[in-house]
Amino acid sequence: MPLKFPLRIRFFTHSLPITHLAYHSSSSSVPFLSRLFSFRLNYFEFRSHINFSTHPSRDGGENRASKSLIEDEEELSNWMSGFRTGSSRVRITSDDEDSGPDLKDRSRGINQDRRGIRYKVDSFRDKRYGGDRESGLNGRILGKSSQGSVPGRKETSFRRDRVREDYKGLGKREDLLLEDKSSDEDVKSLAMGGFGDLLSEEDEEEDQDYEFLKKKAASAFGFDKASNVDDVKTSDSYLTKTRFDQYPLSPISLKAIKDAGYETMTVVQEATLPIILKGKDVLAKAKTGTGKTVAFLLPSIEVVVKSPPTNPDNMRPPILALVICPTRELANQAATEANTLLKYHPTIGVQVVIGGTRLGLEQKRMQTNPCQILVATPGRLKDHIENTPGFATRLKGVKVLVLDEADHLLDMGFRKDIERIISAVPKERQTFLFSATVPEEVRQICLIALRRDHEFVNCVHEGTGETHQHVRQMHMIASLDRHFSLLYTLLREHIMDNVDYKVIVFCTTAMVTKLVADLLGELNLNVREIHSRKPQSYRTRVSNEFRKSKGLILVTSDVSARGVDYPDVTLVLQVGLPKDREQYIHRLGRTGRKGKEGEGLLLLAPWEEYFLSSLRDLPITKSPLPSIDPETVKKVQKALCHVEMRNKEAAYQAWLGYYNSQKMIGRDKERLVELANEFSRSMGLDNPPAIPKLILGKMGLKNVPGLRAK
Ligand SMILES: Nc1ncnc2c1ncn2[C@@H]1O[C@H](COP(=O)(O)OP(=O)(O)OP(=O)(O)O)[C@@H](O)[C@H]1O
Repeated sequence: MPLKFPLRIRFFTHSLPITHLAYHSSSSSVPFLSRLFSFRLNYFEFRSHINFSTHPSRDGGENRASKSLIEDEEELSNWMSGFRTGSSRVRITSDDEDSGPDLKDRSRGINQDRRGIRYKVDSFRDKRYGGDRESGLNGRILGKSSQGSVPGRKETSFRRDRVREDYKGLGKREDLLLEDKSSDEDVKSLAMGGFGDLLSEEDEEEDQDYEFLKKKAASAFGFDKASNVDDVKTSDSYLTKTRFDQYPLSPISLKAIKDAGYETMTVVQEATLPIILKGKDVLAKAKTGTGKTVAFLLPSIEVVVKSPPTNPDNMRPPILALVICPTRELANQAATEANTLLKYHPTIGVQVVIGGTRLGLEQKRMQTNPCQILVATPGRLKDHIENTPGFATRLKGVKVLVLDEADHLLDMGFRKDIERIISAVPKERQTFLFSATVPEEVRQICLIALRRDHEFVNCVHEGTGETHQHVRQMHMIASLDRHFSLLYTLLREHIMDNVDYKVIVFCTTAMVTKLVADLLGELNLNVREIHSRKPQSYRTRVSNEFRKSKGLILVTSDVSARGVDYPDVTLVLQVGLPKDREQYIHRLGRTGRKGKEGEGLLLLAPWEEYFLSSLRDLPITKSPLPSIDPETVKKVQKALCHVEMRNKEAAYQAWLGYYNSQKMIGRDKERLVELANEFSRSMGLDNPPAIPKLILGKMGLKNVPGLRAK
C-alpha cells in the first residue's frame, strides 16, 4: 500500500519490504529525507544482517608514464593477442575502467535481496572437502584444505562465522538463514506509521530540519538507543572483537598498530593471522576495504623480526619479504602501510620498485637503505632481476612472498612475469595470496605459487555476494549519444546532494579517461585524472591529493580500480563495459570501505546490457534515467567543442581498440565500427577520425567499411 506523502515529495514504494525509493521532486528537502530513509533502512539491514567484506583486485599493470605510438602498438597487440587466444583476460597495459553516476532522484534505499528484507544469519555449515591433488608447476603441488567452519563469537545483534574451505571445491556451505517473518511486519508497520507523520513536516532550513527529522526518526524506530543516529550509517561487520595483542606479535609492532588506531582485528586479519603464524601458505578471499594489506604485512614483518640479523658487511643483504602489487599506486600504498607498521622497527626497511621511476634511483636506494621488505610491480621487479647486479642473489633470501590482488596477477597479462618472479625466489618460503575475487579459473592457477598444505580462507559468505550489502548498486541503460549529458547531470545532482562528495569516475581506456576529464573540466567541475598517459609523479601527487580530499571528482582508468584505499568515496561511476565481473566488483570496492556507506552506478549502452548477466548474483538494480534538460545537452555539446581534436581522435582509437578486444562486441567488425562511429558522434564528430593503417592492421580492422585510414 503506497505511503501517502505531500504532493511535493513522492516516493514510489513497492509493497513492503521497501525495495526502492525514488523521488520526483526537485525540492531541496528531498535529499535529506532520502538520507533519513536510507540510513534508517540501512540500520534495519545492519541490525539483522551479517556482512563480510571482500577484497578488490587491482588493475592497470605496469604502465609507462608517456607512450610512443610503438608503445600503443604494444598495447594494441596485447589486446589483439588476448583476443586471438580467446582469453578474456589480457593485460591491459594502458588503462581501462568504468564509472557510473549517482542517483539523487534514485532510491536512497538500500539494495535489498530478492525479497527485499535482510535475513538474520543464524549459522553456517561447511562441508568437508579433503584430499590432495597433484598439480601445479615448480613442484609445488595442490594444497590439502583445512577443514571446518570456525564458529565466530555470538554478537549481540548478529553472529560472525568464518568459514575455511577447501579451495578445490570451495565446498558449498548451507547457510541456515533464519527468515525473520516478524521483521516483515515490523518494517511494514514502522514504515507506515513511523514515517507518515515525519514526512508531513514542513521543510525549513535543510540542516535544522535534518537534525529534527533525524531525532524524530531515531525515536520512531528506537534509534535513539544508538549513541548517535549517524552511527548506524556504517556497518562494523568488517571488525571483530579480537585484539592484536591476543597473538604472539612483537611488542613494537603492537605499539605501531595501536598508534595506527587499529583497536581490533578485521575479519580477514583474524581469520588469516593464526594460520600464517603457524607457517602455512594462505589463499585468502575477503571483501573490499577490510584490511587485507595489514593482514599480509603484519605477519610478514614478524617473519623479518624473527630472522637472524644480517651481517653488516654483506653487500647483498637478503630481501626477506617480497610483496607484489599489480599497480604502482597500490605498491606505494602497501609500502606506506608497511612503514606505518614498522614505525618502531628502526632496523627494518621497506623499499618500493615500480615502473615510471628511474631504475638507477631504485638500485641506489636498495643498496644504501635497509630493504628487508620489498614491494614491487611485476614488470619493474623483472627488470631488476635481469639488470640489477646482485639483485637475484638478494631474492634468494626471500622467506615470504605475497601476491596482492592475486587473481589479477595470475591472469594472462601478468602470468609470465609472475612465473619468472616465482622462479627467482626460494621454493622453501611462505606464500600469501590475497584478493576479493578468486574466480574458478584462477583458483587452479594459484597452485603455481602455493604449497601443498596451504589453506583457503574465505571471508565472503555465500549468499551475501562479493560486494557490500551496505553499498547501493544501480545500473542505467542509455544510448551513447546521451552518456556525456547523463554523466554531467548525475554528477551535478550528486554534488548538490552531498556537500562532502568524493566521486570516482571509471572510463574504458586511458584516452577516454582523458577525454572525459577534459570535458568535465570544461563544465567547471572540480576534476582530477589518473591514467597511464600521466607521468608517475603526477599520478602519485593526484592520488595523494584525492586520498586526503573531499569535494573532488577523480576520473580514472583501471590503475585505480583495485585496492587503492581512498577513504569516504561517496560514489563510484562506471561508464561503459567493465573488463569483466571482477573488475566491476573491484571498482565498486573503492566506495563503502571500512563499513561506510557508498553508492555505485554502472552506465551502459543498450548493446552492453548483456554484461549484467555476469552480475546476476549481486544486489544491483535498474534505475530509470533522470530527465536531462535541453539546456544541459547544449552545455555539454558546447563544452565538447572545447575539447582538443587530438584528444577526441585518441579517445576514438582507444575506444575502438578496447571494444575490439571485448569478444561479444569485437567479433562483428562491421557492427563494432558502427558503434565506434556512434561514439564518435557522441563526441561531436560526425566524421570519425582517421586511424593509421598500421594500427588498423593490428586490430584486424583493415578495410572494414565505415573506418577511415591514414
Ligand atoms: N584492524 C583494523 N581496524 C581498523 N581499520 C583497519 C584495520 N586494518 C586495516 N584498516 C584500514 O582499513 C582500510 C582498508 O584497508 P585495506 O586497503 O588493506 O583493505 P583491503 O581489504 O585491502 O581493500 P582493497 O580490497 O580495496 O585493497 C585502510 O584504511 C586501513 O588502514
